[in-house]
Amino acid sequence: MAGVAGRLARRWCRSAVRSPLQVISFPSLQLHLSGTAMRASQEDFESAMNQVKLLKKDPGNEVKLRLYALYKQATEGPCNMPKPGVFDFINKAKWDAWNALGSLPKETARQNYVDLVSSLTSSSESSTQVKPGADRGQQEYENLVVTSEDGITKIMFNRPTRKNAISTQMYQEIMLALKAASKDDSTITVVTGNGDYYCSGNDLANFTDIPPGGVEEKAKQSAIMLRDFVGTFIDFPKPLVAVVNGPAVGISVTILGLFDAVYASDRATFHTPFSHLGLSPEGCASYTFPKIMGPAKATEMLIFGKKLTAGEACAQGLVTEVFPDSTFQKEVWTRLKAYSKLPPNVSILFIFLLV
Ligand SMILES: CCC/C=C/C(=O)SCCNC(=O)CCNC(=O)[C@H](O)C(C)(C)COP(=O)([O-])OP(=O)([O-])OC[C@H]1O[C@@H](n2cnc3c(N)ncnc32)[C@H](O)[C@@H]1OP(=O)([O-])[O-]
Repeated sequence: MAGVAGRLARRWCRSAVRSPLQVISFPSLQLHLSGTAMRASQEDFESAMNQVKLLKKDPGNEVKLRLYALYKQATEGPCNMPKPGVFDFINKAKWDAWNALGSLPKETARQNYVDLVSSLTSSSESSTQVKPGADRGQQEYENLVVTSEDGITKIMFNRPTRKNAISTQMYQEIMLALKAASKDDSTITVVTGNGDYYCSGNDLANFTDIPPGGVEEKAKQSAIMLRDFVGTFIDFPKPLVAVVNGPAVGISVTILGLFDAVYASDRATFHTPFSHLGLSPEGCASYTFPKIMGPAKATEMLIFGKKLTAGEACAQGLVTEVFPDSTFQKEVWTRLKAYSKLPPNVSILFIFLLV
């Protein structure tokens, strides 16, 4: 992981390594320890803050953010900070967590903080009995809607409030959905997005969600996940079609080079801001894009981050056809339904004829 995101992640991680809980025990936490006297549960609150520092096991960033938010709410009341920008990953995550508490009263926040710490202490005491992570329901996805009809399996990204950004869990779900689609009765598999975006690429929170093993462990895990994710597209055995209903960013664009057809609304744009983020292009794009559009155009997109309109992407061969947004869904699905009726095993016939 390099560049801005990498540096931020490294910073976040370094502090976490020094003291696993430093990330949430921001300086303000220590400063407030001896702050204004609070009533009845102030002692419990302070004791809980001390227990947090003594926890042996890192409770993970989600819990740390919750602790941070409850601490801020308990000591300062509702979120009173200006919202950080989208690329200020760490402060944005902290702001989101605090702001999500709305007008929760200070006393309740204090109590919730104490309860949360108490649950962490008891769970760390019985930490040898970790539940096996087998509670994922079959064919149930939190971030996708998967349907199958008329010979078409549709995999729809379903995080519209995040512009369908791909979280770590969503990467896993997409792989599972593709593997299931590869074996079902459908002829064609379609990937599309719910809402106004097709997909805003890698969820920026993935960059800051550092596991206990630190940034090196994170890099290792990400590389394995990315290899498996891209491999699932490379090995997909049926015609794979992208129905790009709106703007596409990052990995959702690069991976298009591995699709068999790409239909786009005229509202769609195609943006790979890797250099801006200090990342390198993934999804085989450094191989597929020069083949699709020639090296010069690929350079403009992948290295200089030029955002293409749907028309430009079509002219450069990345997109098969562009449709007016008002008729996009109707036209594309009519066409796909017709294609799905083609004999799926036609290639076998060709092989016989050629032999
Ligand atoms: C390892 C694999 C390597 C992969 C590399 C890549 O894919 S590189 C490419 C990586 N991707 C990028 O660099 C894209 C970063 N995102 C953007 O540049 C802009 O959000 C936008 C242009 C997509 C939409 O602008 P807009 O003004 O129309 O809308 P808005 O900004 O108000 O967004 C609405 C809400 O969605 C949220 N959200 C959106 N995207 C993401 C995301 N990826 N993640 C998380 N959250 C995201 C956003 O924070 C906001 O939440 P809030 O505040 O309501 O809680």
